[in-house]
Amino acid sequence: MTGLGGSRSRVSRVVVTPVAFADPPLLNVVGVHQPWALRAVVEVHTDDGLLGLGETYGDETQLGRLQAVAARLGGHDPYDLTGLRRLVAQVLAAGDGGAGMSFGGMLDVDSALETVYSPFEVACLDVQARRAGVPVSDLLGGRVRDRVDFAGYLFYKWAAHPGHEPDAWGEALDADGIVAQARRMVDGWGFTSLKLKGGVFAPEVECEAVEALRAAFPDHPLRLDPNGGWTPATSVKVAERLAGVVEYLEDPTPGIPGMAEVARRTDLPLATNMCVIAMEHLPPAIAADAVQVVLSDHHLWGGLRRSALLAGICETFGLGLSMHSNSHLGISLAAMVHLAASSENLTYACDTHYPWKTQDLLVPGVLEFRDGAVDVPTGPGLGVELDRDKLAVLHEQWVTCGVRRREDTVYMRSIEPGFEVNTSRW
Ligand SMILES: O=C([O-])C(=O)C[C@H](O)[C@@H](O)C(=O)[O-]
Ligand SMILES: [Mg+2]
Repeated sequence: MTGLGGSRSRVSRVVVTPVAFADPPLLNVVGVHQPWALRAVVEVHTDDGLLGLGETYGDETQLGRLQAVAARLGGHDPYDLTGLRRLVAQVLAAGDGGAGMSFGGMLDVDSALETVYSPFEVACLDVQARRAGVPVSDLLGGRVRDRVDFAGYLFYKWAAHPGHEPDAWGEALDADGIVAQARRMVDGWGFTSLKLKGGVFAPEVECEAVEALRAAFPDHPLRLDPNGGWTPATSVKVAERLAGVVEYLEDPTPGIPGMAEVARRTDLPLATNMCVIAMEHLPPAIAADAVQVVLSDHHLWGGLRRSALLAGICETFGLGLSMHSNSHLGISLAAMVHLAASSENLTYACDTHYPWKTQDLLVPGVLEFRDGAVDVPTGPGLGVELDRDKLAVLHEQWVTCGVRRREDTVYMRSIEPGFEVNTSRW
């Protein structure tokens, strides 16, 4: 590719750095978050002195695949994203085959292609945008909003990981605890929407917590997400109870057929980041009218451009669009903000785990939450810079923490040996 000044830009060096950051004991349908969340930071350097950043899951299988791709990227044209995707497919095929994997039992992908391609695509888009002196959102078609709304993401949680000091959030194991947590989220970050992670207690108990939230925050749109914790029949009962209280129910029951059965029996929109997480899931889900809102996620859907494609498909088929989040750091947040800024039909506030972390690896000053929203960076690229000292701290934590993959169920069973995964339990 001929760039500014007629020179060709080439990838000169790629660095993949595994990092770990402290994560509170957040409860979910498969168990509890471990004390450390893992991420991988991808740096794509070019021979004309640019640096592009990407961030993704840091489980060891994913890490090995990222490193295998990184080793082959030297000399690649950062504008050649088609070639990049082909290269990732080749590396995966020549390595361990690139079969799917489970991220902590919460998310299962059928193929590694999209998850491995994604951080390299984001880093190359960061390079392209820096070279052009424009924000990444311009490469995605231009921003349609200057600020991106996020939802406060509430979790049932313990006061502390066993053997650790209590975190600043305290315990939340009932409706009062959830309302207090929501108050802290709203006061601290200004969120104007709230999402409760369910699938931890019986549905009636979680409905009471949602109703307590409604009483405490009469104007906040609310959502409940039990990650497939209920049967279709229970999901219908919850939908009847929470009609007019929540804006949607997220993955009440597992699988497209189960979601379709629920959707036939309620007018409440059903959202998903579990049964539609790849392009090939869209035709059967749309044919069965199984979901009304898709949660996009550039880490899972193959980067920012394929997520923009997903937004177009949602628009075409009249589906709502929201955004999913796992535990993440600031590079991911920046990418999410640029994507959200350029997605015209993003009809709901995006999810984010960001308030749950106490450490990051960016030079501060951008991506600050005000009134529950983040200003879209207007500087070149993603608009964020790595703080090398902070990166070194998070990498050292990865070296010493001993966690190498997300295992919510294994960790939970080390504390409560009889724990059973709650999927379809109620
Ligand atoms: O369904 C969702 O929204 C998620 O998968 C978000 C996160 O995985 C969340 O449930 C978690 O980390 O426990
Ligand atoms: Mg969900």
